Formats: sequence, C-alpha cells, structure tokens
Amino acid sequence: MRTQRQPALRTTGLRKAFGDHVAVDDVGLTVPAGSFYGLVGPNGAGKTTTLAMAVGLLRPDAGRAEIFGVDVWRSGVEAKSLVGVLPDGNAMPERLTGREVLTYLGLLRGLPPGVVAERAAELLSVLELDSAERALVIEYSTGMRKKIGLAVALLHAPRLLVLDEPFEAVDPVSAATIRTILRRFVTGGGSVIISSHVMALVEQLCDHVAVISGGRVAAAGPLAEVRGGGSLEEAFIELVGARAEVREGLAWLTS
Ligand SMILES: Nc1ncnc2c1ncn2[C@@H]1O[C@H](COP(=O)(O)OP(=O)(O)OP(=O)(O)O)[C@@H](O)[C@H]1O
Repeated sequence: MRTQRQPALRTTGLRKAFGDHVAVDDVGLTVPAGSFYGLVGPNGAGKTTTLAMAVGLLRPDAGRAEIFGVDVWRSGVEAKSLVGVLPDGNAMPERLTGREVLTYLGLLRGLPPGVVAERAAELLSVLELDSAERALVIEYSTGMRKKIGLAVALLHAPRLLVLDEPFEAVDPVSAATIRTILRRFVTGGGSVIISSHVMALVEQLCDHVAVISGGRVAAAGPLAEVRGGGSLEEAFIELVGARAEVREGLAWLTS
C-alpha cells in the first residue's frame, strides 16, 4: 500500500508571506510514521502557519506537503481522511452542543450514524465533557474548547494527529488524560505532531522535535540529537537566542 512506507508528514520548501512579512520560509520537515513529533519555537516563529499549510488549511505561496505520501493540495480529500487536526483558535460551529458538533462533523466525514453516536459518547466521557451535554460550544471555557477540538480530531480514527498547542489552558487532570490518549494512539501505530511552548512536556512525550525560529527550521530530528548533551530548553535558548535587552532593560521596575 502506498501510504505504508511513507513518512506521516513531509513538507518541502513551504513558504508563506503576509504582506511584506515572510512568516514561513523554506520549511522542510519529515515526520516519520509512528513518531511523536514536537514543534517548538518562540511566539510568532511560524509554527501555526506551518501546521496550517501542512494539513491543507492555508494555501502556501510555495512548497509542498504530503501526508503518508498523499499531496495535501492535489489530493485534499484523500489527505484529509488520513489526518485529524486540532487547529489554533476557534474553528468549529459554536451554536451547537459538544455532542451536536461531534455528530455533525462525524456525519460530514461520512461515518455511519451509529458509529458517530458511539464514538461521540465515548469521547465526551473520556474527556470529561459529558457534564456539558447541554452547553453550547460558545459557552465552553478555553480548556473545554481544546478538549472538544481534540475529540473532533480523533473522531474519524485518523492515522496522523496534528495538534496545535493541545495542552494550552487544559487542567492537569485533563492534560494527563490527553497524554494517555496520545501515547496510546502512538503505541497503536498512529503518528502525532504537537506544537507546544512547554519544553518539559515535549521532552516527556516526543521522540522527535523541530525548533522553528523566524519562520525557518533551526534544528530538527530525534529528540536526543536536537537537545545534545543538555535539556531541550537549553538547546532551544541556544538555537533561538536569549534577548539581551530584556536582561538589561526595565530598570524602572527595581527601586
Ligand atoms: N493571518 C495573518 N495575517 C498576518 N500575519 C499573520 C497571520 N497569521 C500569522 N501571521 C504572522 O506570521 C508570523 C507567524 O505566526 P504564527 O501564528 O505561525 O506563529 P507561532 O509560532 O504559531 O506563534 P505562537 O507561538 O505565538 O502561537 C507572526 O509574525 C504572525 O504575526
């Protein structure tokens, strides 16, 4: 089968400019099948833009993205059937309850109604959203929105999960549940890409990592290689560069 030996995701030469500002410049990433891949970088580095182009949500100015060898822009429907995405920000119908969102999007994915109902109930229960049964998504907290977004990403049992900051604003108990779900997904043969600002979490979960800085890949590969002899945080600061003016500025804060 074509997809079996291919990387879960391969991007080559991805580029995106917003006006004069080049947000992503020549980004090439290879995410091996079966890996748990972390994408880290400072605010505004281009992580969200890269992931959005990689999964077919944002058209690149140049470059390609393939999911298990399927071109995201030429064969969008096939590529999207292989991937579950938790995008940045609000990207779902808000005037529906969590269960209605899952039902609606599950049916749109072409899943049989019985399967959608069964999976929706299980996801809502495991992610502890069943108590919000009658609440509209617009009433959800930020963390609850992350969790329903994750449920949507998992619903069609994709082979690759691409999750933009899945742990942001999520309480510790839910975060532990999500970690368990994601680890189990990888153990079962799935592949996961997460972006995160929490280096300790990336070190704990991921076996591969890419550091993005200024829209470019500063380092990428197996976690042990990227962090060298030290911690990922040390490698990150080394690669990205600490800002001298912050160390020296804000003198007026000290009396
Ligand atoms: N729709 C847009 N219009 C204009 N500029 C944008 C747009 N989206 C992103 N940018 C710019 O592109 C750059 C990369 O943004 P992006 O959101 O990809 O960074 P990020 O690494 O995900 O940041 P963060 O860690 O803060 O979420 C930033 O300078 C941002 O201001």
